[in-house]
Amino acid sequence: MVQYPFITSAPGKVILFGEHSAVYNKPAIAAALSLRTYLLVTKNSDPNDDYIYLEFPDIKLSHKWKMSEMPWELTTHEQGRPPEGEELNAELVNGLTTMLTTITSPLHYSAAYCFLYLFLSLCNGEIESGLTFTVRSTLPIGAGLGSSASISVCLASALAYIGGHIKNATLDKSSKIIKDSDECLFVDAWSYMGEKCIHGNPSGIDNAVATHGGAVMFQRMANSMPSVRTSMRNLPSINLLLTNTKTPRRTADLVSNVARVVNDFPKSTGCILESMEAIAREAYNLMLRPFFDNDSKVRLMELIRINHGLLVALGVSHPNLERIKLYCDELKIGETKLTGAGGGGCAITLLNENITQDTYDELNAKFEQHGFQTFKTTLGGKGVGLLMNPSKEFSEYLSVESFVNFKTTNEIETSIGCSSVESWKYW
Ligand SMILES: Nc1ncnc2c1ncn2[C@@H]1O[C@H](COP(=O)(O)OP(=O)(O)OP(=O)(O)O)[C@@H](O)[C@H]1O
Ligand SMILES: C[C@@](O)(CCO)CC(=O)[O-]
Ligand SMILES: [Mg+2]
Repeated sequence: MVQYPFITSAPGKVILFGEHSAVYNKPAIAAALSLRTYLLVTKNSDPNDDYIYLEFPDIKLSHKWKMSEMPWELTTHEQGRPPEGEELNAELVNGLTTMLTTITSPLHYSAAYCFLYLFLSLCNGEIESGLTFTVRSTLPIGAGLGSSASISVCLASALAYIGGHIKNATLDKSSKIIKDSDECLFVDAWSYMGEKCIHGNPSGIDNAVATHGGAVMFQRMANSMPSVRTSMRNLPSINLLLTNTKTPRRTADLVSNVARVVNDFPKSTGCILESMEAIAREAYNLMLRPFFDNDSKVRLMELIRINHGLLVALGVSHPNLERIKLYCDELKIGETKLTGAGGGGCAITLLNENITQDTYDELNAKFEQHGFQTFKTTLGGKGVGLLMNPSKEFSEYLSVESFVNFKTTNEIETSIGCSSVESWKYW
């Protein structure tokens, strides 16, 4: 019996090498961020309430559907893990269109579609109605830091839990071990389906990192073979500056633009994708060297520069991303590349040693002129987690109202006690 309320949480990610080429079955390297998404699931006390509710205030979406009007007949409800590479269930996709007709903004549509697809796939008509799903995130949305994957993982884990497909999470932070649990593999596979709803043709790297946490080398395989995910432990402590252009874009659009270029220029772009593969492999070897010395760092910086150039060639940069790169180059701050799908969103800069405070101030002044925002975050955080029965101190904040009304991202985390290690459990 599921006890309400509960919260699931999953991290964003930063791709260090291999975005876009990952979609073409090339290896890529990514790490979980300390910025996270939180999904609160509450149940209202009215037993006759026939609705389920979505409250996604970060994107200003508030919606409800009647449970009794959902196309339950389109799902089998003996759903295990979907086989690798499986496409979305075409009948369900079609059946959901009528439930989404009143949602016209693409931002809202993809989030609601992801929710409904996972809800109907993982729960059945017998589950309690009157549930509200409220999402808040400390991640910038549509900025290349995996916000879509983190909501997909939050939804897949919560719905798999409600649907009885995964059991209660039990491991605490220190005992979360290296081996993948069945629960995590289940959540990884279904959040991939959620990512498909949001952006069509994901490689699976973002949801893999959001589920398992840490840092990985990831490669999707051809012909529906399972993707390969190698955990990278003992990452060298590299000093990254993360800058958000705040230029909005959708991963779905960028991935489909690259698909067009790859289709129109197969030979020329084939070489670009192969170079990206070589870069990811060389970076992997450098980062896992037992002694990551200055020479290794210099080589890694060059790989960052080359990788960015190749992404520019695929057409996924943006004048604002180039501005960040230009300022960092002029001030000799370090090497910069876009991260995630590009077209706006964020850039990462691997910083040189010994940069003076004056130089940082100068850089920040330039960034401010354009409204760019820099982030301090750590790499390699925890994957998907569950918070139930929080201590009294925090439980008063587990209501839809307080979740919706949190003003700052800091307020979200301090109010629900997410830094209180004992409260969170991991699968
Ligand atoms: N906090 C949130 N609340 C509701 N929906 C969200 C939230 N965060 C992300 N989304 C959904 O994810 C979509 C953004 O996903 P998109 O893949 O375009 O960007 P991203 O995941 O932030 O960047 P990238 O894929 O490059 O890492 C939004 O349009 C919305 O549908
Ligand atoms: C652009 C892309 O490579 C990364 C988006 O974070 C798409 C994907 O791998 O799913
Ligand atoms: Mg995304």
